[in-house]
Amino acid sequence: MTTGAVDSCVEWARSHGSVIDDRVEFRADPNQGTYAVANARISEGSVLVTIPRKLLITTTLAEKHFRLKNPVESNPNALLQLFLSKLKFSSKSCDEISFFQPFMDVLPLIRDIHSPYFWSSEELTALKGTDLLIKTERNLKKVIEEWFGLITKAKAADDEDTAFYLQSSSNPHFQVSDHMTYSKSSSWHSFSSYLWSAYIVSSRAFPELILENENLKNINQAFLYPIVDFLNHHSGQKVQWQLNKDRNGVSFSSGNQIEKGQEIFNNYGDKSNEELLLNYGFAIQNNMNDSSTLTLRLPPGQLESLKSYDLTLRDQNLAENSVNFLLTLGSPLPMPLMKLFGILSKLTSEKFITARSVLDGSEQLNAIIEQKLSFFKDASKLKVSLKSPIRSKSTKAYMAGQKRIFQEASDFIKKFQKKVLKELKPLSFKSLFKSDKTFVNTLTLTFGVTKYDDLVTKNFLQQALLLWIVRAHNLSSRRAENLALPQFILDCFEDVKSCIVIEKDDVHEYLAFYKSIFPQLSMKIPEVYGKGDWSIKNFIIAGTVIDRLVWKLPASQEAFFFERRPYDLSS
Ligand SMILES: C[S@@+](CC[C@H](N)C(=O)[O-])C[C@H]1O[C@@H](n2cnc3c(N)ncnc32)[C@H](O)[C@@H]1O
Repeated sequence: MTTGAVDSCVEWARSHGSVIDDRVEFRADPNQGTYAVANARISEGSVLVTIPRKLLITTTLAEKHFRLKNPVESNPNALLQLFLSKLKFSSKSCDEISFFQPFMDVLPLIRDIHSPYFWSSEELTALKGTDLLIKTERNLKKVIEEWFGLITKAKAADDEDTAFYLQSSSNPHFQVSDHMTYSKSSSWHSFSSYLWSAYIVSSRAFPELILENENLKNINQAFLYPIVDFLNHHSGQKVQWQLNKDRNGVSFSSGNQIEKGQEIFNNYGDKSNEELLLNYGFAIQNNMNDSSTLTLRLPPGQLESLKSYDLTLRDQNLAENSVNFLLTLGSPLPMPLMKLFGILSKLTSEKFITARSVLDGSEQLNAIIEQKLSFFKDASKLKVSLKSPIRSKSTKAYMAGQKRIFQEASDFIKKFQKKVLKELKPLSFKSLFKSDKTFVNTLTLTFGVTKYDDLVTKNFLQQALLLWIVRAHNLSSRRAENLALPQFILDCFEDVKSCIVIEKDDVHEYLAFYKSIFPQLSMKIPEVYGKGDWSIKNFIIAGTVIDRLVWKLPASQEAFFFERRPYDLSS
C-alpha cells in the first residue's frame, strides 16, 4: 500500500462529493496498511467523514450489474463479493470498474492479508488442535461451495473453475491454500478472487442497516464504505455511523476527543480473537472480549431427552448430537453447561438434579476443561514458527487467550464446588471418622491408619467408607453404642436394601476386597466386626449408598454425604 494510492483515493472521494475533515490525515505503511491520524485536536462528537451514496458499494449495485438477485440464501453478501471480485480483477473495463478503480487500488493485496484462510498448509499446522483451525477449514469448504454455485448461476464459470471445484470436492486431503493462484492474471471469477472479496467484505464492510433501506431482507447485509474503512479498530472507542439525509450519504463521527497526533480509530465491535483472526487477520493481546466454544457430543437421542429439563441450550445440532457453549471471560462457565453436566451425572435412581450430581458433573466437566487447558498451556509455550511475524504474534495472542479462558473456567469450577459446600454444609466423613474412636482404632490395627489423611494417602478411603456404612447400619439395628448416626444415611441403606437385586457381577466386584479383610477382621476385632451382619451383600449395598450420597472434593479427597434433595443451580 502506498501513500500515493491513499491520497488518490481520498482525492477521488472528495471530487465525488465526500466531505472529509481537514484534521483527518490518512497515511499508509507496509505494516499497518492505511490508517488515520488527527493533525489537530478533534472534539468529541465531531463528524469527520461523510461519503455520498454513489461511492458506496452495495448489494443493490451488484444486483443491477449482474441483473441477478443474490441467489445464495446462506450469505446475503455473496453477490456483493462476486461484484467486488469483478471490480478488482476483471481484465475488461466498464464504467463501474473504472469508477471504483481508485478505491480498488488501496484494498490490501493477498500477501498483506493475515487471516488463516490465506495461510499455507504448512503454516496452518501451527493451529493444530484448535477450534480456529477447524473453523478455517470448515469455512473454506463452505466458501468453495458458495463460490461455485454463485458463478454457475451468474454464468461465469469456466473450465478452470470447474476443474478447481471438482478437485477440491473430490479430494478429502485437498488443501485450498496450496492450490490458489494469486497473480494479476487470476480471473475475476476464480476461487482465489472470490476468497479475497469474501475477506474484504468480512474485514471492512459495514452493516446496511445504517442505510435505512426499507427493503433490507437480512440484517447481515453489508456495504463497502470507502475512506471510513481506512480506519483501524480499537475496542472501547466510541464512534457513530449515521445516515446523513442532507448530504445523501453516510457520516462517521468519533465519540471521543482525539488529541493531535493520535490515531483515529473505528470500532469493529466486541470480537473474540478467533473472530478477529478469521475475519480481520489480527488478534489482540489480553482481549477482554475473547471467548471459546466448548462443543459437546452426546450419545444419539440424548439431546432430545434433555428437552424435559428447563435447560436453555443455544446452538444445538440434533443431527450431529452436539451442543455448543460459549465460554467468555465474564462468564467462563454458563449455568446451562453446569446444569447439563448435573443432568448427565444423575443416577437412574435420582428423579432430579441433586447437589451430588451437580458436583459430580462439575468434576467431569473439569476433566474436559483441564485437558483443553493443558493443550493451550503447551501451545502457548511453543515458539510458533510462522514466517510472518504478524501471523506469529496473532497466533500467540489467540493461544494465550484460549489458555486464559480455560484457566478461568477451571478456577470457576473449583470456586463453584467450594461455594456449594459452604452453602449446604454437608456431613463430612472426616468428622464422622474423627468422632468414632472405636472405628479409628480398628483401622489402626488393620491398616495402620490413624488419621483421615492416611486413608487418602494409603488409598483406603473407599474401604473405610464401606466399613463405616455397614458398621453404622449394624449399630442402628443394635443401638449398641452412643454414636450419632445420620438418619438419612441409614434410610438410604434401607432404601437400597429393599430394592437391590444382587447379580453375580456385583459379588465379583466386591469379592477381592471382601476376602482381603474377612473373616480376619471378625476374628481380630470381634467386638466390632464379629457383631451384626458383615456379609458381602451389606458391602454391596454400602457401595450403592456411597454412589447415591457421597461426593469427594478432588483436591483433598475429603468425602461428604449429601442428603438427596433437588438442587437449584440458579441460586
Ligand atoms: C477496515 S481495514 C482498516 C484499514 C487497514 N489498515 C487497511 O490497510 O486497509 C481492517 C484491517 O485493518 C487491520 N487492522 C485494523 N485494526 C487493527 C488492529 N487494531 N491491529 C492490527 N491490525 C488492524 C487488519 O488488517 C484489518 O483486517
